[in-house]
Amino acid sequence: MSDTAPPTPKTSWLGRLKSGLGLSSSKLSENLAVLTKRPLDDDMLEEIEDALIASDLGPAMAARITAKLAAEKYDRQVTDMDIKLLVADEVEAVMTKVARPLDITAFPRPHTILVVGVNGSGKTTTIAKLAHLYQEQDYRVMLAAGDTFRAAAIEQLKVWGDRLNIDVIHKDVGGDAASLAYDALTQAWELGSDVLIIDTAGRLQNKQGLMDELAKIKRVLKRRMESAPHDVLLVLDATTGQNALTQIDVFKEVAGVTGLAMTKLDGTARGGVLVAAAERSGLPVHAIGVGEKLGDLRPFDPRAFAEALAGIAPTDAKHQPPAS
Ligand SMILES: Nc1nc2c(ncn2[C@@H]2O[C@H](COP(=O)(O)OP(=O)(O)OP(=O)(O)O)[C@@H](O)[C@H]2O)c(=O)[nH]1
Repeated sequence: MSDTAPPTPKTSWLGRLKSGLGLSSSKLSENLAVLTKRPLDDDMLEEIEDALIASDLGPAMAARITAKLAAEKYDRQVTDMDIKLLVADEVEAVMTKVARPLDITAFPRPHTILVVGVNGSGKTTTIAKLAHLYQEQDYRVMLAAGDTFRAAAIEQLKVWGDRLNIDVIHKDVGGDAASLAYDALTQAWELGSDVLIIDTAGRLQNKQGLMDELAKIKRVLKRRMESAPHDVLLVLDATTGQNALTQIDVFKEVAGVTGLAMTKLDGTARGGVLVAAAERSGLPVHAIGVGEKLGDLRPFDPRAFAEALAGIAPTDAKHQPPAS
């Protein structure tokens, strides 16, 4: 991520989403293109189901789409577009249930968001993008560099804080993450911040250590403010494909995740994994990342995502995401 240029106008959001998910939609197109052009029969249904599974959409969704196709088109000619339209509708139906922007409007404030995820998943970048989004909405934002294990993680957040002109509460490497979180919440409260976003370490190698640390952070935050943390946001990297599903299971257990953000949907053909992740976990999807720039994170819009993933043209301008 490299700039702090003003956000790209909202009119181009659909275009960026489409080009971001281009790799995923071309993979689906390729998988479907090999299907024989003949009336729909059992063999072809099986091939279609395999093609959908190969697109990371998950077995449950693949089975549902094929069942619908069988009900509507058995013995009749089907085109790639018939299947893509069904994929888009089915993806939209699943994702509508889970699409929910983070609601930071409630009191008491500061609304405290604990951000968790494995190293490299895009946590720091997502924190900067969220901070920028809230700044645009005139919220006062504070950040806390809670990955106290790695100097680079602290530095990276400080760099973002400087660029965005946002206070970043930090300690030296090796400092206690829970006491940092407590200090940050105290300062955010005293300074009248609306939102506090806390970064955390993502060392999955030491699951017990990670669990203890995250539990302690949550405990001390509660001591300062009973309702905090208000959200525990898990950041997932779409390029890890099905591994993202395992990460959800682990972080649900160690951190009590309340919602998901998925990054790097622009750099992978595995965008379908967000659908499998949402369907399997039932967790709300708060945002997706389709690039490294500050404006490349938006509240999740199910129809726009479904169309971009299926590789069909947006049907209607009203499918722009809410400006919220
Ligand atoms: N293409 C693309 N790159 C992204 C996106 N989100 C983050 N990145 C990049 O992914 C890399 C890792 O992101 P970070 O934000 O540093 O990830 P992190 O989880 O904080 O990683 P650590 O600092 O190692 O803990 C960086 O080079 C980011 O610019 C995205 O949506 N799309």
